Amino acid sequence: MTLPRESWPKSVTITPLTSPPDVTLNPPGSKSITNRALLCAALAQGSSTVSGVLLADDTEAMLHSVQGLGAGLDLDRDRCRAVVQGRDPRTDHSAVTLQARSSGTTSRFVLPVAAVRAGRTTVDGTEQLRARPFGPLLDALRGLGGRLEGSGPAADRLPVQAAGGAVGGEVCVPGHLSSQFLSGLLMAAPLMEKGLHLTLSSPLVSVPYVTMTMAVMEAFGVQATREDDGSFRVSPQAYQAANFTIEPDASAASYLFGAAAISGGRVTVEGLGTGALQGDLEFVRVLEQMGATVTMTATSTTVQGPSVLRGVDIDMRDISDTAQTLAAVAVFADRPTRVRGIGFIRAKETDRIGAVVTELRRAGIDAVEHDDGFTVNPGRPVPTAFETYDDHRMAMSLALLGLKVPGVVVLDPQCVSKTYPNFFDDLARVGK
Ligand SMILES: O=C(O)C1=C[C@@H](OP(=O)(O)O)[C@@H](O)[C@H](O)C1
Ligand SMILES: C=C(OP(=O)(O)O)C(=O)O
Repeated sequence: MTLPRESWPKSVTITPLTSPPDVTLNPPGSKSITNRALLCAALAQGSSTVSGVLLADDTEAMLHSVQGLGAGLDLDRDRCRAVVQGRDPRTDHSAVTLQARSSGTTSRFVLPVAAVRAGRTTVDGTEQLRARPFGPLLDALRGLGGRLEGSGPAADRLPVQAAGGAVGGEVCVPGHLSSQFLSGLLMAAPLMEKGLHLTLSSPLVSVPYVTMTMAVMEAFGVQATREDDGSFRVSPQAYQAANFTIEPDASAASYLFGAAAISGGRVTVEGLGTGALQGDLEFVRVLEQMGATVTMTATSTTVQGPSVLRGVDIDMRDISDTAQTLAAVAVFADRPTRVRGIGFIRAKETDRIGAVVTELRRAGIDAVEHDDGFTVNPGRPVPTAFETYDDHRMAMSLALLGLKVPGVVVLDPQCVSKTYPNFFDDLARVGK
Protein backbone atom coordinates (compact mmCIF):
# COMPACT_ATOMS: atom_id res chain seq x y z
CA MET A 1 0.00 0.00 0.00
CA THR A 2 2.32 2.79 -1.24
CA LEU A 3 -0.13 5.66 -0.97
CA PRO A 4 0.32 9.36 -0.35
CA ARG A 5 -0.10 9.94 3.38
CA GLU A 6 -3.50 11.65 2.98
CA SER A 7 -4.93 8.74 0.95
CA TRP A 8 -4.46 6.16 3.68
CA PRO A 9 -7.51 4.70 5.43
CA LYS A 10 -8.14 5.88 9.00
CA SER A 11 -7.70 2.35 10.29
CA VAL A 12 -6.66 -1.15 9.24
CA THR A 13 -8.30 -4.28 10.68
CA ILE A 14 -5.87 -7.16 11.00
CA THR A 15 -7.02 -10.58 9.77
CA PRO A 16 -6.11 -13.40 12.19
CA LEU A 17 -4.03 -16.28 10.86
CA THR A 18 -5.99 -19.45 10.13
CA SER A 19 -2.92 -21.71 10.17
CA PRO A 20 0.78 -21.31 10.99
CA PRO A 21 2.53 -19.44 8.16
CA ASP A 22 5.26 -20.86 5.95
CA VAL A 23 6.50 -17.94 3.88
CA THR A 24 9.55 -16.25 2.44
CA LEU A 25 9.46 -12.46 2.49
CA ASN A 26 11.56 -9.57 1.21
CA PRO A 27 11.20 -6.48 3.40
CA PRO A 28 12.51 -3.22 1.90
CA GLY A 29 16.04 -1.83 2.23
CA SER A 30 17.49 -0.76 5.56
CA LYS A 31 16.59 2.77 6.57
CA SER A 32 19.78 3.19 8.57
CA ILE A 33 22.10 1.96 5.84
CA THR A 34 20.24 3.92 3.14
CA ASN A 35 20.64 7.17 5.05
CA ARG A 36 24.33 6.58 5.68
CA ALA A 37 25.13 5.44 2.13
CA LEU A 38 23.27 8.38 0.55
CA LEU A 39 25.12 10.87 2.72
CA CYS A 40 28.55 9.31 2.22
CA ALA A 41 27.89 9.19 -1.56
CA ALA A 42 26.85 12.85 -1.50
CA LEU A 43 30.16 13.78 0.18
CA ALA A 44 32.28 11.64 -2.16
CA GLN A 45 34.31 12.67 -5.17
CA GLY A 46 32.62 11.18 -8.24
CA SER A 47 29.49 9.24 -9.00
CA SER A 48 28.21 6.44 -6.72
CA THR A 49 25.51 3.88 -7.40
CA VAL A 50 23.48 2.91 -4.34
CA SER A 51 21.22 -0.12 -4.83
CA GLY A 52 18.47 -1.51 -2.61
CA VAL A 53 17.56 1.99 -1.40
CA LEU A 54 14.56 2.21 0.95
CA LEU A 55 11.88 4.54 -0.38
CA ALA A 56 9.99 5.75 2.70
CA ASP A 57 9.49 9.02 4.59
CA ASP A 58 12.80 8.85 6.46
CA THR A 59 14.85 8.19 3.35
CA GLU A 60 12.90 10.68 1.24
CA ALA A 61 14.09 13.16 3.87
CA MET A 62 17.69 12.17 3.19
CA LEU A 63 17.19 12.11 -0.59
CA HIS A 64 15.89 15.68 -0.35
CA SER A 65 18.74 16.67 1.97
CA VAL A 66 21.58 15.36 -0.16
CA GLN A 67 20.22 17.35 -3.09
CA GLY A 68 20.04 20.40 -0.83
CA LEU A 69 23.69 19.77 0.00
CA GLY A 70 24.46 20.08 -3.71
CA ALA A 71 24.71 16.41 -4.72
CA GLY A 72 23.32 15.32 -8.08
CA LEU A 73 20.67 12.60 -7.82
CA ASP A 74 19.31 10.27 -10.46
CA LEU A 75 16.77 8.04 -8.73
CA ASP A 76 15.21 4.98 -10.34
CA ARG A 77 12.23 4.38 -8.04
CA ASP A 78 11.21 1.13 -9.72
CA ARG A 79 14.64 -0.39 -9.21
CA CYS A 80 15.30 1.30 -5.83
CA ARG A 81 18.60 2.56 -7.20
CA ALA A 82 20.17 5.97 -6.75
CA VAL A 83 23.06 7.40 -8.71
CA VAL A 84 24.60 10.16 -6.61
CA GLN A 85 27.10 12.71 -7.86
CA GLY A 86 28.98 13.98 -4.83
CA ARG A 87 29.73 17.62 -4.05
CA ASP A 88 32.13 19.04 -1.48
CA PRO A 89 29.92 21.10 0.88
CA ARG A 90 32.92 23.17 1.92
CA THR A 91 32.87 24.84 -1.51
CA ASP A 92 29.13 25.46 -1.63
CA HIS A 93 28.19 29.01 -0.57
CA SER A 94 24.45 28.83 -1.28
CA ALA A 95 21.84 29.16 1.48
CA VAL A 96 19.66 26.05 1.81
CA THR A 97 16.93 24.60 4.01
CA LEU A 98 16.97 20.87 4.68
CA GLN A 99 13.67 19.33 5.78
CA ALA A 100 14.37 16.22 7.79
CA ARG A 101 10.63 15.44 8.20
CA SER A 102 10.38 13.12 11.25
CA SER A 103 13.70 11.44 10.65
CA GLY A 104 16.11 11.36 13.59
CA THR A 105 18.88 9.91 11.45
CA THR A 106 18.55 12.47 8.66
CA SER A 107 18.57 15.42 11.04
CA ARG A 108 21.41 14.13 13.25
CA PHE A 109 23.49 13.15 10.19
CA VAL A 110 23.11 16.37 8.18
CA LEU A 111 23.64 18.83 11.06
CA PRO A 112 27.38 18.04 11.32
CA VAL A 113 27.69 18.46 7.53
CA ALA A 114 25.88 21.80 7.86
CA ALA A 115 28.55 22.75 10.39
CA VAL A 116 31.32 22.31 7.80
CA ARG A 117 29.36 23.67 4.84
CA ALA A 118 30.35 27.08 3.46
CA GLY A 119 26.84 28.45 2.97
CA ARG A 120 24.08 28.99 5.54
CA THR A 121 22.06 25.82 6.22
CA THR A 122 18.74 25.61 8.03
CA VAL A 123 17.79 22.15 9.31
CA ASP A 124 14.20 21.62 10.34
CA GLY A 125 11.62 18.88 10.74
CA THR A 126 8.09 18.08 11.88
CA GLU A 127 6.76 19.04 15.32
CA GLN A 128 7.54 15.47 16.36
CA LEU A 129 11.20 15.85 15.39
CA ARG A 130 11.37 19.34 16.92
CA ALA A 131 10.45 17.73 20.25
CA ARG A 132 13.41 15.32 20.17
CA PRO A 133 16.85 16.04 21.72
CA PHE A 134 19.61 17.79 19.77
CA GLY A 135 21.47 19.63 22.56
CA PRO A 136 24.49 17.31 22.90
CA LEU A 137 25.07 17.35 19.14
CA LEU A 138 24.81 21.15 18.91
CA ASP A 139 27.17 21.57 21.90
CA ALA A 140 29.67 19.17 20.33
CA LEU A 141 29.60 20.96 16.97
CA ARG A 142 30.05 24.35 18.63
CA GLY A 143 32.98 22.92 20.59
CA LEU A 144 34.54 21.98 17.24
CA GLY A 145 34.18 25.55 15.98
CA GLY A 146 30.76 25.25 14.30
CA ARG A 147 28.47 28.27 14.17
CA LEU A 148 25.01 26.91 14.94
CA GLU A 149 22.01 28.40 16.62
CA GLY A 150 18.51 27.24 17.38
CA SER A 151 16.13 29.54 15.53
CA GLY A 152 12.91 28.22 17.09
CA PRO A 153 11.42 28.56 20.58
CA ALA A 154 14.04 26.23 22.15
CA ALA A 155 17.74 26.95 21.58
CA ASP A 156 18.71 23.27 21.77
CA ARG A 157 16.11 21.91 19.33
CA LEU A 158 15.22 22.20 15.65
CA PRO A 159 15.01 24.38 13.66
CA VAL A 160 18.73 25.10 13.68
CA GLN A 161 20.70 27.49 11.50
CA ALA A 162 24.29 26.60 10.73
CA ALA A 163 26.97 28.69 9.10
CA GLY A 164 29.99 26.39 8.84
CA GLY A 165 33.07 26.91 11.00
CA ALA A 166 33.61 23.39 12.36
CA VAL A 167 37.34 22.72 12.07
CA GLY A 168 37.35 19.61 14.25
CA GLY A 169 39.62 18.59 17.12
CA GLU A 170 38.73 17.11 20.51
CA VAL A 171 35.14 16.57 21.57
CA CYS A 172 33.30 14.77 24.34
CA VAL A 173 29.68 13.65 23.86
CA PRO A 174 27.20 11.69 25.99
CA GLY A 175 26.37 8.23 24.67
CA HIS A 176 23.30 7.36 26.74
CA LEU A 177 20.69 9.39 24.82
CA SER A 178 21.29 8.47 21.20
CA SER A 179 24.09 6.98 19.13
CA GLN A 180 22.98 9.13 16.21
CA PHE A 181 24.94 12.13 17.57
CA LEU A 182 28.10 10.06 17.37
CA SER A 183 27.33 8.62 13.92
CA GLY A 184 26.65 12.11 12.55
CA LEU A 185 29.89 13.51 13.97
CA LEU A 186 31.91 10.58 12.61
CA MET A 187 30.50 10.93 9.08
CA ALA A 188 31.28 14.65 8.86
CA ALA A 189 34.68 14.30 10.56
CA PRO A 190 36.75 13.50 7.42
CA LEU A 191 35.77 16.96 6.11
CA MET A 192 37.06 18.71 9.24
CA GLU A 193 40.48 20.39 8.93
CA LYS A 194 41.79 18.86 12.16
CA GLY A 195 39.82 15.62 11.96
CA LEU A 196 38.13 14.39 15.13
CA HIS A 197 38.99 12.74 18.40
CA LEU A 198 35.78 11.87 20.18
CA THR A 199 35.40 10.59 23.72
CA LEU A 200 32.17 9.51 25.42
CA SER A 201 31.02 11.05 28.69
CA SER A 202 28.44 8.31 29.31
CA PRO A 203 27.96 4.71 28.13
CA LEU A 204 26.87 4.34 24.53
CA VAL A 205 23.48 2.91 23.56
CA SER A 206 22.64 1.41 20.17
CA VAL A 207 26.30 0.44 19.70
CA PRO A 208 25.79 -1.63 16.51
CA TYR A 209 24.64 1.51 14.69
CA VAL A 210 28.04 3.11 15.26
CA THR A 211 29.77 -0.01 13.95
CA MET A 212 27.47 0.28 10.91
CA THR A 213 28.48 3.93 10.46
CA MET A 214 32.15 3.01 10.42
CA ALA A 215 31.52 0.17 7.94
CA VAL A 216 29.60 2.39 5.51
CA MET A 217 32.27 5.12 5.78
CA GLU A 218 34.88 2.51 4.96
CA ALA A 219 32.91 1.39 1.90
CA PHE A 220 33.18 5.00 0.72
CA GLY A 221 36.95 5.03 1.24
CA VAL A 222 37.42 6.66 4.67
CA GLN A 223 38.59 5.18 7.95
CA ALA A 224 37.23 5.85 11.42
CA THR A 225 38.93 3.95 14.22
CA ARG A 226 37.97 3.00 17.74
CA GLU A 227 40.94 3.29 20.09
CA ASP A 228 41.68 0.90 22.97
CA ASP A 229 40.40 3.51 25.45
CA GLY A 230 36.98 3.50 23.70
CA SER A 231 37.44 6.87 21.98
CA PHE A 232 36.97 7.40 18.22
CA ARG A 233 39.45 8.96 15.84
CA VAL A 234 38.99 10.22 12.28
CA SER A 235 41.68 12.06 10.30
CA PRO A 236 40.92 14.46 7.45
CA GLN A 237 40.23 12.32 4.36
CA ALA A 238 38.33 12.40 1.08
CA TYR A 239 35.28 10.19 0.56
CA GLN A 240 35.49 8.12 -2.64
CA ALA A 241 32.59 7.20 -4.89
CA ALA A 242 31.49 3.56 -4.62
CA ASN A 243 28.93 1.05 -5.81
CA PHE A 244 27.05 0.05 -2.70
CA THR A 245 24.21 -2.43 -2.13
CA ILE A 246 21.86 -2.07 0.83
CA GLU A 247 20.52 -5.14 2.66
CA PRO A 248 16.86 -5.43 3.78
CA ASP A 249 15.81 -3.64 6.95
CA ALA A 250 16.33 -5.83 10.02
CA SER A 251 14.04 -3.76 12.27
CA ALA A 252 11.27 -4.16 9.66
CA ALA A 253 12.01 -7.89 9.56
CA SER A 254 11.47 -8.12 13.34
CA TYR A 255 7.68 -7.93 12.82
CA LEU A 256 7.80 -10.79 10.31
CA PHE A 257 9.98 -12.91 12.60
CA GLY A 258 7.68 -12.00 15.49
CA ALA A 259 4.74 -13.32 13.46
CA ALA A 260 6.49 -16.69 13.13
CA ALA A 261 7.27 -16.77 16.85
CA ILE A 262 3.70 -16.21 18.04
CA SER A 263 2.08 -18.55 15.50
CA GLY A 264 4.37 -21.58 15.55
CA GLY A 265 4.93 -20.94 11.85
CA ARG A 266 7.97 -20.33 9.69
CA VAL A 267 9.12 -17.05 8.19
CA THR A 268 12.25 -16.67 6.07
CA VAL A 269 13.64 -13.25 5.24
CA GLU A 270 15.91 -13.16 2.25
CA GLY A 271 18.92 -10.88 1.99
CA LEU A 272 19.63 -10.82 5.73
CA GLY A 273 22.15 -13.40 6.84
CA THR A 274 25.37 -14.01 8.73
CA GLY A 275 27.22 -11.03 7.26
CA ALA A 276 24.45 -8.53 8.00
CA LEU A 277 25.49 -5.01 9.07
CA GLN A 278 22.44 -4.38 11.26
CA GLY A 279 22.45 -5.11 14.97
CA ASP A 280 18.65 -5.47 14.95
CA LEU A 281 19.00 -8.87 13.30
CA GLU A 282 20.00 -10.01 16.81
CA PHE A 283 16.29 -9.85 17.59
CA VAL A 284 16.10 -13.41 16.24
CA ARG A 285 18.43 -14.45 19.09
CA VAL A 286 15.87 -13.08 21.55
CA LEU A 287 13.22 -15.20 19.83
CA GLU A 288 15.62 -18.13 20.07
CA GLN A 289 15.88 -17.61 23.83
CA MET A 290 12.09 -17.71 23.86
CA GLY A 291 12.14 -21.13 22.22
CA ALA A 292 12.10 -20.36 18.48
CA THR A 293 14.44 -22.17 16.10
CA VAL A 294 16.65 -19.82 14.10
CA THR A 295 18.49 -20.83 10.94
CA MET A 296 20.87 -18.34 9.39
CA THR A 297 22.72 -18.73 6.10
CA ALA A 298 24.95 -16.21 4.37
CA THR A 299 21.90 -14.80 2.57
CA SER A 300 18.81 -15.54 4.64
CA THR A 301 17.38 -15.92 8.13
CA THR A 302 14.54 -18.26 9.08
CA VAL A 303 12.56 -18.26 12.31
CA GLN A 304 10.42 -21.25 13.18
CA GLY A 305 8.07 -20.50 16.04
CA PRO A 306 8.00 -22.90 19.02
CA SER A 307 4.98 -24.76 20.42
CA VAL A 308 5.52 -22.96 23.74
CA LEU A 309 6.98 -19.46 23.79
CA ARG A 310 9.00 -18.65 26.93
CA GLY A 311 9.06 -15.21 28.54
CA VAL A 312 12.54 -13.65 28.91
CA ASP A 313 14.39 -11.05 30.99
CA ILE A 314 16.55 -9.09 28.61
CA ASP A 315 18.56 -5.90 28.10
CA MET A 316 17.69 -4.33 24.73
CA ARG A 317 19.86 -1.17 24.78
CA ASP A 318 21.61 -2.22 21.57
CA ILE A 319 18.48 -3.26 19.66
CA SER A 320 15.86 -0.94 21.09
CA ASP A 321 13.88 -0.50 17.84
CA THR A 322 12.74 -4.09 18.38
CA ALA A 323 11.59 -3.58 21.99
CA GLN A 324 7.98 -2.88 20.97
CA THR A 325 8.03 -5.97 18.73
CA LEU A 326 9.07 -8.00 21.76
CA ALA A 327 6.33 -6.38 23.88
CA ALA A 328 3.74 -7.70 21.40
CA VAL A 329 5.34 -11.14 21.11
CA ALA A 330 5.61 -11.42 24.91
CA VAL A 331 1.81 -11.26 25.24
CA PHE A 332 1.71 -14.86 23.98
CA ALA A 333 4.53 -16.28 26.14
CA ASP A 334 4.14 -18.68 29.05
CA ARG A 335 5.61 -16.34 31.67
CA PRO A 336 6.39 -12.61 32.08
CA THR A 337 8.93 -10.78 29.92
CA ARG A 338 11.04 -7.98 31.43
CA VAL A 339 12.85 -5.58 29.08
CA ARG A 340 15.67 -3.43 30.53
CA GLY A 341 18.18 -0.80 29.47
CA ILE A 342 15.96 1.24 27.14
CA GLY A 343 14.94 4.35 29.11
CA PHE A 344 16.22 6.45 26.18
CA ILE A 345 13.41 5.24 23.87
CA ARG A 346 11.11 7.68 25.67
CA ALA A 347 12.72 10.33 23.40
CA LYS A 348 12.03 8.67 20.06
CA GLU A 349 8.92 9.18 17.87
CA THR A 350 6.94 9.06 21.12
CA ASP A 351 7.58 7.86 24.67
CA ARG A 352 7.72 4.29 23.45
CA ILE A 353 7.74 2.71 26.91
CA GLY A 354 4.69 4.66 28.07
CA ALA A 355 2.88 4.18 24.75
CA VAL A 356 3.32 0.42 24.43
CA VAL A 357 2.37 -0.20 28.05
CA THR A 358 -0.73 2.03 27.74
CA GLU A 359 -1.94 0.26 24.59
CA LEU A 360 -1.33 -3.25 25.90
CA ARG A 361 -3.24 -2.36 29.06
CA ARG A 362 -6.14 -1.09 26.93
CA ALA A 363 -6.20 -4.55 25.34
CA GLY A 364 -6.53 -6.10 28.79
CA ILE A 365 -2.88 -7.14 29.11
CA ASP A 366 -1.13 -6.60 32.43
CA ALA A 367 1.85 -4.57 31.25
CA VAL A 368 3.94 -2.51 33.66
CA GLU A 369 6.12 0.52 32.98
CA HIS A 370 9.59 0.86 34.55
CA ASP A 371 12.08 3.72 34.29
CA ASP A 372 14.34 1.62 32.08
CA GLY A 373 11.80 -0.55 30.25
CA PHE A 374 8.69 -2.63 30.85
CA THR A 375 7.25 -5.95 31.98
CA VAL A 376 4.61 -7.77 29.97
CA ASN A 377 2.56 -10.37 31.80
CA PRO A 378 1.04 -12.72 29.21
CA GLY A 379 -2.72 -12.80 28.63
CA ARG A 380 -5.44 -12.95 25.99
CA PRO A 381 -5.95 -9.52 24.35
CA VAL A 382 -9.51 -8.27 23.99
CA PRO A 383 -10.60 -6.68 20.67
CA THR A 384 -9.00 -3.23 20.62
CA ALA A 385 -8.59 -0.26 18.29
CA PHE A 386 -4.96 0.66 18.98
CA GLU A 387 -3.71 4.22 19.02
CA THR A 388 -0.35 4.49 17.25
CA TYR A 389 1.07 7.84 18.51
CA ASP A 390 2.42 8.72 15.04
CA ASP A 391 4.99 6.00 15.67
CA HIS A 392 5.48 3.42 12.93
CA ARG A 393 6.81 0.91 15.44
CA MET A 394 3.68 1.15 17.59
CA ALA A 395 1.53 0.34 14.54
CA MET A 396 3.68 -2.51 13.26
CA SER A 397 4.16 -4.12 16.69
CA LEU A 398 0.54 -3.97 17.84
CA ALA A 399 -0.63 -5.32 14.47
CA LEU A 400 0.99 -8.62 15.49
CA LEU A 401 -1.69 -9.11 18.14
CA GLY A 402 -4.27 -9.17 15.35
CA LEU A 403 -2.66 -12.27 13.83
CA LYS A 404 -3.68 -14.19 16.96
CA VAL A 405 -6.96 -12.63 18.08
CA PRO A 406 -9.89 -11.15 16.12
CA GLY A 407 -10.94 -7.52 16.46
CA VAL A 408 -7.52 -5.84 16.37
CA VAL A 409 -7.67 -2.49 14.60
CA VAL A 410 -4.65 -0.27 13.98
CA LEU A 411 -5.57 3.42 13.93
CA ASP A 412 -3.76 5.99 11.76
CA PRO A 413 -1.86 3.24 9.94
CA GLN A 414 -0.13 5.72 7.60
CA CYS A 415 2.58 6.19 10.23
CA VAL A 416 4.23 3.01 8.90
CA SER A 417 5.31 4.99 5.84
CA LYS A 418 8.15 6.40 7.96
CA THR A 419 10.14 3.23 7.26
CA TYR A 420 7.92 0.47 5.80
CA PRO A 421 5.17 1.75 3.47
CA ASN A 422 4.19 -1.79 2.37
CA PHE A 423 4.05 -3.21 5.87
CA PHE A 424 0.36 -4.15 5.85
CA ASP A 425 0.74 -5.90 2.46
CA ASP A 426 3.67 -7.93 3.76
CA LEU A 427 1.79 -8.76 6.96
CA ALA A 428 -1.12 -10.00 4.88
CA ARG A 429 1.35 -12.21 2.97
CA VAL A 430 2.25 -13.91 6.25
CA GLY A 431 -1.33 -15.16 6.35
CA LYS A 432 -1.40 -16.54 2.79
O1 LIG B 1 21.79 5.34 13.58
C1 LIG B 1 20.71 4.85 13.21
O2 LIG B 1 20.47 4.56 12.03
C2 LIG B 1 19.68 4.58 14.24
C3 LIG B 1 20.03 4.53 15.55
C4 LIG B 1 19.05 4.25 16.62
O3 LIG B 1 18.79 5.45 17.30
P1 LIG B 1 19.47 5.84 18.73
O4 LIG B 1 20.93 5.81 18.56
O5 LIG B 1 18.92 7.21 18.96
O6 LIG B 1 19.00 4.82 19.72
C5 LIG B 1 17.74 3.69 16.07
O7 LIG B 1 16.74 3.76 17.06
C6 LIG B 1 17.28 4.44 14.86
O8 LIG B 1 16.08 3.91 14.35
C7 LIG B 1 18.31 4.35 13.76
C1 LIG C 1 13.82 5.82 16.19
C2 LIG C 1 13.64 5.64 14.89
O1 LIG C 1 13.99 6.48 13.91
P1 LIG C 1 14.80 7.87 13.89
O2 LIG C 1 15.47 8.05 15.21
O3 LIG C 1 15.76 7.74 12.77
O4 LIG C 1 13.76 8.92 13.66
C3 LIG C 1 13.02 4.37 14.40
O5 LIG C 1 13.05 4.14 13.16
O6 LIG C 1 12.48 3.60 15.19
